[in-house]
Amino acid sequence: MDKYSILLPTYNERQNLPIIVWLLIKYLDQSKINYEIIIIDDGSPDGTQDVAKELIKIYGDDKILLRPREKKLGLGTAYVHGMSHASGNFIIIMDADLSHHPKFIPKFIELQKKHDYDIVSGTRYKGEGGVYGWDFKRKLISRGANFLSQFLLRPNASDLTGSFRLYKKDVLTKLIAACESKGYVFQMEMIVRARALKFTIGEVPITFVDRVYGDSKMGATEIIQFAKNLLYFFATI
Ligand SMILES: Nc1nc2c(ncn2[C@@H]2O[C@H](COP(=O)(O)OP(=O)(O)O[C@H]3O[C@H](CO)[C@@H](O)[C@H](O)[C@@H]3O)[C@@H](O)[C@H]2O)c(=O)[nH]1
Ligand SMILES: [Mg+2]
Repeated sequence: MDKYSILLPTYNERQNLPIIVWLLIKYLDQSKINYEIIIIDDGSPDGTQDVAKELIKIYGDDKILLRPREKKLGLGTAYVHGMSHASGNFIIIMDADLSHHPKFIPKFIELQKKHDYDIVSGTRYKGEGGVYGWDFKRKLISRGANFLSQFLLRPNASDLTGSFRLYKKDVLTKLIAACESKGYVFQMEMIVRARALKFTIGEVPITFVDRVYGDSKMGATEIIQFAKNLLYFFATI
């Protein structure tokens, strides 16, 4: 039977964690999906790990696993760390701040099964997909980053910087081995490497809703890193 390991990277998400976990359980149980939720917390000072421990007490350690690290080491490496503890043959990656709604997961799974895709990527930039709650500046950064990457790299996916995705585990293992970046730019590199390695990608339009609680961890450093990597991939892949 297929098993889906859901990786939830967290940094200061104490308010969002109980809600996202509750929603995941609700939608996945409803669809009779076999899953585990892996929380990868990077030593959040707000007590996210204490909340995770409470959730494990409530829902059980067969459903929720906490695989923490001592300090903030970046989003890309958090996925790698989480995956090393995953027992599923499929991996689902999503944000923990309620920007990614678990209701889309059954659609990802259905599409993957129908075409045996290696990857299913949520997209904000196709069909019914969209972004809600971002200010103009943030929309411009995301659109700009996507437009530039589409233009330079010609990937076979419409949302290069999004991070709501499903992977076959062996595919993700190969992609991780091929990827070099550590921060947010990891999302883009995965899709670029996927094309080079000839993995197939399906897309599900998603609505991305900006967080209500807490702050985004994306800063100028991440944006500069993205631009540098974009040019690097353009020149080398
Ligand atoms: N463990 C860990 N988790 C992290 C780290 N940095 C961020 N996270 C977690 O990663 C998720 C996304 O972080 P946000 O700070 O909420 O990102 P965002 O600004 O909303 O960015 C979103 O859009 C980007 C552009 O489309 C995406 O690249 C990004 O993945 C995310 O979907 C959240 O669950 C957050 O707690 C880190 O260093 N370590
Ligand atoms: Mg967010």
